[in-house]
Amino acid sequence: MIVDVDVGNTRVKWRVSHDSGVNIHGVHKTFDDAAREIGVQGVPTRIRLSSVGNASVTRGVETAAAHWGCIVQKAQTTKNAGGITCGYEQPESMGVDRWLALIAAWQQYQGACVVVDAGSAVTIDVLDSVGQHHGGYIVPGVMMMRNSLLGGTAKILLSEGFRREVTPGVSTQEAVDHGALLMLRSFVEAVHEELLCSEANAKIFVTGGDGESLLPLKDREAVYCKDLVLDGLAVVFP
Ligand SMILES: Nc1ncnc2c1ncn2[C@@H]1O[C@H](COP(=O)(O)OP(=O)(O)OP(=O)(O)O)[C@@H](O)[C@H]1O
Ligand SMILES: CC(C)(CO)[C@@H](O)C(=O)NCCC(=O)O
Ligand SMILES: [K+]
Repeated sequence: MIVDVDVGNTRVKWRVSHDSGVNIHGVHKTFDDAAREIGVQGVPTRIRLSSVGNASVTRGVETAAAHWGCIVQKAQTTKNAGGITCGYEQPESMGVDRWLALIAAWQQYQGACVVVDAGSAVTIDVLDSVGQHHGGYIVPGVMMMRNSLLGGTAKILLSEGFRREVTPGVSTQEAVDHGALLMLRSFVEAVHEELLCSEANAKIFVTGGDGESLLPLKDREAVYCKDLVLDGLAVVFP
């Protein structure tokens, strides 16, 4: 049994792959909660880890691994992997979740693409048709935009939950929620439009907790993949 773990800034996502081929998925607030649930599945032989969270989470993963007697394979962003080349001047400073999502997209489609990860932050990375990464963008995610408006104004009051619409808002709630979504959708469309100038077949891959909310996009298709980061782990640590 192999455990894949994606530690983000809000949540821990994991997948257990049993030798039988059965996969179990989970999402938890902390790795300790995840570990309890994973333990129910059995004892892992190895853990493949992507973490952009703080170091204490990685220590938690190592402690659990020691308890299970298994190894931890911690992914890192490098200059080259899985057929692609990182565009960062210092590859190790690019979030490994972005890198793994790119690797997984490239494994599916060896062609030009933009890869969107809509989590606490939203990232968009650009790959050309030979697998060269041209860099990317980091912007606040839906929740972060919402929370910054709540924190920085007196008269914006919001309740939980948001609707996936982009029409002009006729209440404060709608104005904020629809605005965040429209900004993100337009942003993805703009990055894709730019890539289309040089790469006519450029595709769009979308992943992350808010990924489905970004769809549909105007005048273009996008492929939603539930777990690009976890899929990338399986490519770099076969
Ligand atoms: N049950 C949930 N709990 C928290 N967030 C959720 C939930 N369901 C959907 N979301 C959405 O998922 C987003 C977080 O996405 P995700 O879990 O991919 O983030 P993350 O991996 O922690 O973020 P990052 O990788 O950017 O640090 C939130 O903005 C929220 O809108
Ligand atoms: C941008 C996030 C927060 C997205 O999860 C993560 O990839 C990260 O912490 N990256 C480090 C900074 C960078 O990628 O340039
Ligand atoms: K993420």
